[in-house]
Amino acid sequence: MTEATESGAARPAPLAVEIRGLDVTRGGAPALQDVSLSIARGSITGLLGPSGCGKTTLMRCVVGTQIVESGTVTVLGRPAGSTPLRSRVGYVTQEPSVYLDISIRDNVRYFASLYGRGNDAVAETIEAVGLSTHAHHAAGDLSGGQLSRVSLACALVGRPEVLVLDEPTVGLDPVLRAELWEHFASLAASGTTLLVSSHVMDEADHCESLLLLRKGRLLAHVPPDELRRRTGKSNLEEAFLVLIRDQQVGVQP
Ligand SMILES: Nc1ncnc2c1ncn2[C@@H]1O[C@H](COP(=O)(O)OP(=O)(O)OP(=O)(O)O)[C@@H](O)[C@H]1O
Repeated sequence: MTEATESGAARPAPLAVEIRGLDVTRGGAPALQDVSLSIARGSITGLLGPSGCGKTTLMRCVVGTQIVESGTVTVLGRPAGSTPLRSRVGYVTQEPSVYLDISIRDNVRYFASLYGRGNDAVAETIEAVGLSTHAHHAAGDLSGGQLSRVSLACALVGRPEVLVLDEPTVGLDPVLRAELWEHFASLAASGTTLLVSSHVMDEADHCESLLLLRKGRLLAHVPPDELRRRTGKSNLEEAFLVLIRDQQVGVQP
């Protein structure tokens, strides 16, 4: 969707994601309840909360693969999951989805071809996920952490405008994690919007803002420093616990 400027020219909507009054039921129980939030373009937003709190469900709503009970989910000005968004929104699930019988390079090449990207993009992306020296290895011979990175590369190579990542750094060593976060920061600086879930708080400082979920409800949408200020805790894990205790109501940053 576009909005008209004073001169009448169209310009892109400034929000990457806008969610209003979202309710989702899974397995007969509420998985998300009355969630409303907005995410600016070119930002990194962390999605945090205990196991089962609804992080993956919220990401599925943004990607458009989740049946929604009520509410609206708008991505880049269009209803989540609509056809024009397919090449503009990338999603990396917790389960790596790659072809095990072909090489890393061929996996990434395949996805690059779907998005009209060339060999330069393939090589750059494999480099970005730290797998250049393994590029010719069959995906089936890789470790779990390496496989996750191939999956990530397959999503990155399409250069989506919105990138939704479900726990992308699980099982990675600290050096690789730091490198990946640097890469995410450079993607955000070039205008990509990232929504990244984690159930560990030590990665939250890489994010400009945090969505803190608990039992399907959004407890807060705040920058890390605001969370510290609000709770009086410098450690983000402790700050989240204070927030849970106080059950403060979510406020937009
Ligand atoms: N396939 C499913 N069928 C039924 N209920 C489901 C299904 N997947 C998730 N749920 C339920 O939906 C709720 C939210 O789950 P979700 O996977 O979104 O949590 P999460 O925060 O991503 O958890 P984790 O950190 O463990 O991945 C949970 O109560 C879960 O039991």
